Amino acid sequence: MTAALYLITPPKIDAAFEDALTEALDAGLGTAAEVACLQLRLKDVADDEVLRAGEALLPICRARGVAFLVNDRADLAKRLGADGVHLGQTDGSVREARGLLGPDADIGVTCHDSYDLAMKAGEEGADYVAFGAFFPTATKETVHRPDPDILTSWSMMTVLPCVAIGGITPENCRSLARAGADYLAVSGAVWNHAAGPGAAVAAFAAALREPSDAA
Ligand SMILES: Cc1ncc(COP(=O)(O)OP(=O)(O)O)c(N)n1
Ligand SMILES: Cc1nc(C(=O)O)sc1CCOP(=O)(O)O
Ligand SMILES: [Mg+2]
Repeated sequence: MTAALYLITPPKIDAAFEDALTEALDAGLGTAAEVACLQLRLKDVADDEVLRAGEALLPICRARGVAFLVNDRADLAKRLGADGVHLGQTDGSVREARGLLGPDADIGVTCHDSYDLAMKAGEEGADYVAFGAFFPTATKETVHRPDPDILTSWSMMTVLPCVAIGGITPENCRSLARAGADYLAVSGAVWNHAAGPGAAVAAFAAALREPSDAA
């Protein structure tokens, strides 16, 4: 059972977020909750705001070997020199994004609770598929509620990595990692944690640690 964290930025970002991000990424280093990726997800804001945030956050990720992806917009990912883009079902095609970002870009696709959408994304050349929302979340209105079994059947049938998303916390993450999630995409449980983002990532690490990892 191994699953890395895929952090998603909070809906609003201010200057203090740079320290919060640094704290979260550093807390994961060398633990069972290594942060593999950050997705810049700012909805309903001007492009300039996304670009400014990206310019501030990308170097923090780069310095730690953490992939930096932009939500929704392959064109902004390109302008930022990001590592990739996450596309929803109405955010454009993998083919277009690939054409813009090149063969090495990480392109992920939202597949809700649908194995068929995931197969289609894989055939189109996605680098990962995302299933969710597994649990209730205050971050976004969701309508799909997959069963964790979809992670198991997906990982048994394909080698394409799968991401689990939606209301994931240190308390509920183990079931998804056990079911086969390669990445756990998390926003609220890290940025809204009462003891701060570093403590949140440490709590994920404790939850994901195998009993045999204990010294
Ligand atoms: C890793 C990951 N999975 C799913 C989503 C949701 O994408 P989408 O359906 O396009 O919804 P918005 O996030 O754009 O509101 C995601 N962003 N990241
Ligand atoms: C952005 C997003 N997409 C989802 C989906 O189901 O496609 S759930 C979600 C919110 C993720 O944030 P949190 O960890 O706070 O629940
Ligand atoms: Mg989207």
